[in-house]
Amino acid sequence: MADDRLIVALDVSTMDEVKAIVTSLGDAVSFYKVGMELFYAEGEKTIRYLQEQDKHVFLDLKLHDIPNTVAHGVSSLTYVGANLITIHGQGGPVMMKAAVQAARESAEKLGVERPKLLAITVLTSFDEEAWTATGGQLPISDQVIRLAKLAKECGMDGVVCSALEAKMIRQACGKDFLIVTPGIRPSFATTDDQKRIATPASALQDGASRLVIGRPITQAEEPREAVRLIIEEMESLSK
Ligand SMILES: O=c1ccn([C@@H]2O[C@H](COP(=O)(O)O)[C@@H](O)[C@H]2O)c(=O)[nH]1
Repeated sequence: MADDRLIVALDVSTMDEVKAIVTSLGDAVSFYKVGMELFYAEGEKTIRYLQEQDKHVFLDLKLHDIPNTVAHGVSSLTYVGANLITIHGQGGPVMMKAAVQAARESAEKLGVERPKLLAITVLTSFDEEAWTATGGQLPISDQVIRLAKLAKECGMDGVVCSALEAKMIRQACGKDFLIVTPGIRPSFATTDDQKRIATPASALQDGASRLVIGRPITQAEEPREAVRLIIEEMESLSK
């Protein structure tokens, strides 16, 4: 029933809300994203709860600091047991390599599976105008591909980017590189702060490995029906 290429973003702040969403989506969803709103409010117990429900966990805290601090942060998060963790690619090669080494060493020490590390490239809420306003010198797509190649060289498992950049990253970084794409907007969704958006079908067609979708599901009148429509669109491609 579930398609584990779909990750539902739990952008809520209480365990009660988490339980209501996870219960209502039931076996239709097997992968959830915990971000800063939920993790800062409820901490580790969110991950434990999802694991008890046999769900995979994408812990999207977007670490961005000096290499030593990020490496220690990654070690602590390895203990928490998420399947995917994000750090900012803008943190640079020394920071990304330190994160990869920290994840490997802590997982070995704990005897657990190493979490996969994803580099955030350029947030999907950026368009060219906002990007230039922050001092971005290259067009967004050039910056994204540059960070994706750098992330790969540093031993990162993949990137988070817009689906609009998925095709060129798949070509440049190969079939095993994880491409996780938020900013997915099915045809029934309304517009919001996401700028570089794509539909579920086009994201997969262009090579995305997993799609992160929050509000179009969690704020839908009927979240389970929204998931059904999204999975139908995703799976129509393989038929
Ligand atoms: O570039 C990025 C990186 C992360 N996100 C996260 O994905 C979800 C998207 O939720 P929607 O409600 O579907 O917009 C959200 O948790 C973001 O923190 C992103 O959107 N873009």
